[in-house]
Amino acid sequence: AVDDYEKLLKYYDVHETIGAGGFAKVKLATHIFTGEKVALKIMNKESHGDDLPRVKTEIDAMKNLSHQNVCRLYHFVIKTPGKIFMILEYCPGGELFDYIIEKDRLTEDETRMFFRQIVSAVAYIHSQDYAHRDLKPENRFIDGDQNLKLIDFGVCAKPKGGMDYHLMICCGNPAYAAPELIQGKAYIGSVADIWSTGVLLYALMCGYQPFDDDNVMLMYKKIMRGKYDMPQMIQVDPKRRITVRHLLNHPWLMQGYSCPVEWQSKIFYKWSKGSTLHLLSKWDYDQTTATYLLLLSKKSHGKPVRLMRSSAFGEHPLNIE
Ligand SMILES: Cn1cc(Br)cc1C(=O)Nc1[nH]nc2c1CN(C(=O)N[C@H](CN1CCCC1)c1ccccc1)C21CC1
Repeated sequence: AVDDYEKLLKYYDVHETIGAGGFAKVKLATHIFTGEKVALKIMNKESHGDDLPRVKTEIDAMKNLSHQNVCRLYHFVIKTPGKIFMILEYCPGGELFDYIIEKDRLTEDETRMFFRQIVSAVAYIHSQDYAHRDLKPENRFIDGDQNLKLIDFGVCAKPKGGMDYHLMICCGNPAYAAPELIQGKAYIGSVADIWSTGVLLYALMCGYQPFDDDNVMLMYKKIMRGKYDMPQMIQVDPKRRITVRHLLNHPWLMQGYSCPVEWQSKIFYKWSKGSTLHLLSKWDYDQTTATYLLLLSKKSHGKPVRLMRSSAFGEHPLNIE
């Protein structure tokens, strides 16, 4: 494990821990060649044990997803016996949850600005045949330009039979889980994602969750009761629940905006999206991929596209054509 960590340190300067979860932690790091800040997610394989498929799910999903509101994977190393390292996009704005708590509640306009980005990310991952299945405020981070980034694809599903395929595994946070999911019924991942997104909107607007109770069974009763004036998103009957397509141009989301929610990826718009995205999933997400994607990110933020040749006397930008 040490030698791979050593190898990683050749490319990244690792700084303080910015997040600690069950079997993983996230550290702030700097990509030496580009000088860009990144998030280093370190997962312990031993304690992960049966959860290894979850890591594989997360890495496979993130290799195929490239969108302005989805956290970017730059590089991953699985080879080490004990640890798995993922280099991900750094979001300096922190968790959306913390942002809401600190502001107590958001204005309707601010909620709409964030919610359009949330719907954009959900519409995009569904268009790629992925269902996230654990949508909640803790999984949204704010980047340097007030853009929301969706993270944690560890329990997402890309059903072989396509998006209409019924799933069975019950996962995610109960407070955001759709009725059909907590009833243990066969459910459609994307439809359940819409429910969670509706609960998220409620939390954004009201500053608290619609179905909260320390006693989970009471919370389930509230979820099943379905007595609230919320429109079509937290609709108990999955067949009558609004689809993400109809959300894109919903009147409330259009208020103050002239256009429906743009959900296509803007990351590689200049090239033919198909070939690039196809290419992306073929890359081996090593140091070369990380350097390329981080230079692309620098360019898209209008920063000079330079490699830092770090030498004994500090960093000297290498101008590359
Ligand atoms: C906390 N914080 C404060 C500021 Br300012 C920036 C951050 C921050 O963590 N930014 C950040 N940038 N990129 C990332 C993060 C956090 N982050 C994460 O992946 N964070 C998740 C947060 N999960 C949500 C529910 C349970 C844990 C995480 C997963 C495992 C262990 C620790 C943290 C990534 C890598 C994608």
